[in-house]
Parts: sequence; C-alpha cells; structure tokens
Amino acid sequence: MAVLVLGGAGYIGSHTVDRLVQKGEDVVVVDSLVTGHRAAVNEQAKFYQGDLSDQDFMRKVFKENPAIKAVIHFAAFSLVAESMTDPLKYFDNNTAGMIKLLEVMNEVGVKKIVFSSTAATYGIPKTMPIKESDPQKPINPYGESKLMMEKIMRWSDEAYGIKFVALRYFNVAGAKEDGSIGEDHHPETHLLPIVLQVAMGKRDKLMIFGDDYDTPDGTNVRDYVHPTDLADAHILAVKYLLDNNNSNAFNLGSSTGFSNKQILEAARDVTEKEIPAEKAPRRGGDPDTLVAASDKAREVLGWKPQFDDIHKIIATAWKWHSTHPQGYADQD
Ligand SMILES: NC(=O)c1ccc[n+]([C@@H]2O[C@H](COP(=O)([O-])OP(=O)(O)OC[C@H]3O[C@@H](n4cnc5c(N)ncnc54)[C@H](O)[C@@H]3O)[C@@H](O)[C@H]2O)c1
Ligand SMILES: O=c1ccn([C@@H]2O[C@H](COP(=O)(O)OP(=O)(O)O[C@H]3O[C@H](CO)[C@@H](O)[C@H](O)[C@H]3O)[C@@H](O)[C@H]2O)c(=O)[nH]1
Repeated sequence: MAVLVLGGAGYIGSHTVDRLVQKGEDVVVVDSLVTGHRAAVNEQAKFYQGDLSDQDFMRKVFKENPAIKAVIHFAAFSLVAESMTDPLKYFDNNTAGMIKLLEVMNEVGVKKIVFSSTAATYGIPKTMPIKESDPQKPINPYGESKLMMEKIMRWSDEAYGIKFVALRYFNVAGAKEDGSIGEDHHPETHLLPIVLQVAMGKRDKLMIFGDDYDTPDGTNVRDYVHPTDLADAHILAVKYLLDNNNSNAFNLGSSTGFSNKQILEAARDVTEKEIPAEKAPRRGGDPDTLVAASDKAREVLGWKPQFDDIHKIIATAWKWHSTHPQGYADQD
C-alpha cells in the first residue's frame, strides 16, 4: 500500500515524508511548491507538482498510483497575521481546496485522511491546558478556515464514510536531528526561525509583538512541538484509520508553555549569541496563551514524543539554520 502526502515539500510535510520512507512505506507526494521546496522531499518518494484543487490532476495521481490507501493532508496556507489581512486567500486554498479534494477522494474510493488542523481553532480558551473537547471559537481567519475543514470532514464522514483524523498542532519548531531538512518559509514570520536569523546576523533584531498580554512576563505563551514527533503522530494516525477506527481529533503539543521572552532566552543559551530584541506593538489575531493537553494522542494513538526539552528543539533548528543560511535556495 502507499500513502499520498499533500504538501509533502513543506516544513512539516517533508519531515513526515522522510519518516515514512525511513519506515519502508511507499510514498507519493503532491505539492504545488507555492511555499514548499522540491529539495526538501526525500528522493525515494514519488513526486508530482500540482495543485490539489485541480481535480483532473488529482484523478490522474490516484489513477497512476492505485496502491494509495490513505491521504495525509498538509497543503494549506498557515500564517495567522496574513490571514487577518487576506482572509479569502485562506478560505479559498484551505477550505475550498478541501472540498475539491474530498470530492475526488470519494469518487476514487480512498476514504481515509489525516489532516493538519491547529491550536488556532480554539481562539481564546477559557481554561488551560486546552482539551480536544473545549469550545472551538477561532479569532483569526486562518483558524476559522481550519475549523471549517474539520466541520466539512465530519459531514463527509457521515454522508460518504470518509474517515478522518484532525491533528491540531500547537507551535511547530525544530528540524531533523542530522540537520538535512528544516524550516524555510518566505517571508519567514515564525518566532524561532526569526530569533535564529538574528543570531546568524541575517536580521538586526527581534521585534517582540506585545508585552502587555495577560501572561507572567506579558508576552504570548506557546507550546512547542518538534516536526519529527509530529511525523510520528501522523504515521500512527494513518494506522489508526487503517485499523478501521472512527474519525477523531487530537491535540499535538508538549503540554508546556514558553513565553516569547523565554524562547529568546533559551535561544541565547543554545546559540551563545546576544540576539538583540525590542518591544513592538501587538500583532493582530494572537491569543495570550496556547498550551495543549495532549494525553489523548498518547493514550489513543500511542504517541510518544521524543523532544520534550525546548533547548533540544532549538538546538536542532540551530543546526539546520547555521548549516543552511540560505535555506533550500542552493538546492531547489
Ligand atoms: N508550522 C506550524 O507551526 C503549524 C502549526 C499548526 C498547524 N500547521 C499546519 O500544518 C500544515 C503544514 O504547515 P507547514 O508549516 O509545513 O507549512 P508549509 O507552507 O511549509 O507547507 C505547506 C505545503 O503545502 C503546499 N501547498 C499549499 N497549498 C497547496 C495546494 N493548494 N496544492 C498543493 N500544494 C499546496 C506548499 O507548497 C507547501 O509545500 C499546514 O496545513 C498548517 O496549517 C502548521
Ligand atoms: O517576529 C516575531 C514573530 C512572532 N512573534 C510572536 O511569537 C509568537 C509565535 O508566533 P508565530 O511563530 O508566528 O506562530 P503563531 O502565530 O502562534 O502560529 C503558529 O502556531 C499556530 C498554532 O499555535 C499554528 O496554527 C500556525 O500555523 C503557526 O504559524 C506570537 O506571540 C507572535 O506574536 C514575535 O513576537 N515576533
């Protein structure tokens, strides 16, 4: 059997493809390369460049690869701030794209899908850590687009029997331990890669967006999870579906929160660089704190994350960034 990975040339997708190949699975990748990199895809995976909303193209992929039994879907836009100023871009690629994909999956009879949801579907949680059963009330269009995807899946399960696992990741950070693949977004907007670009001298300073949040040091608190641990969770979720279990949703995080200032301090320790920083106004759409309760994934899927130390996570990211100062630019 084979697994189809949509968005397999992206940051988290490339780590999952790599892990699947290491485990001896047959992997087919579809990616439009709108934000991803061809060089990030393990060479043993079969690669198609194209958009998942192009139904003729997707029919061809399924036809040429009849061994595909499950889909892992990472292919989406995911920047909270951009979604605030261009929401339709998010509803189009993420939500409408999902409808086009499910139509083809139903047609060709592939009825198992694991998909990237997000902590951003919870909005401003009333209690911490966040449980899967807590209310989902997004405060940005990105989170809304992903919640809509979850709802579309629920009804598609009921009507067409398409079984899904929604994996709600918290903040993803780090790179493969050997430093061969990592995070390379253009423009880069995520906290840790920006902090490390300052450490490398590629930027002058970090701007800390908001220091008057309702948190111990006034900066936002986030829960960081490593892409290799996420890859393992996806592989376990595929197995869960292939074992004919019901549709489900799981949080994926470490259950520990770090403030933006704590991330900066930890990065200073790991890199032994000064990393200048200064405060800046709040960015739109940021909740104070997002920390996961992820016992459910451990109990039901048997997920055992390996990276439970923020210094270790930052060290893997530092290895990638310091050995690839131009990201994949030299390889693409
Ligand atoms: N990075 C995070 O912290 C984080 C946290 C929670 C959830 N997520 C979700 O995880 C997924 C992957 O995130 P990432 O950080 O790896 O992003 P990424 O941009 O690195 O990867 C997304 C990949 O999908 C491809 N893609 C996008 N739209 C496509 C389309 N219509 N057809 C085909 N390919 C398309 C891109 O080219 C890219 O390779 C996203 O769905 C995102 O919403 C990410
Ligand atoms: O230059 C920067 C960049 C970020 N931040 C702050 O750092 C924190 C983390 O921001 P970022 O790394 O951009 O991640 P999030 O906006 O929290 O979103 C990530 O994590 C979410 C889950 O929590 C996912 O849904 C999103 O896809 C993913 O981009 C936030 O408080 C930002 O305001 C700064 O202060 N300065």
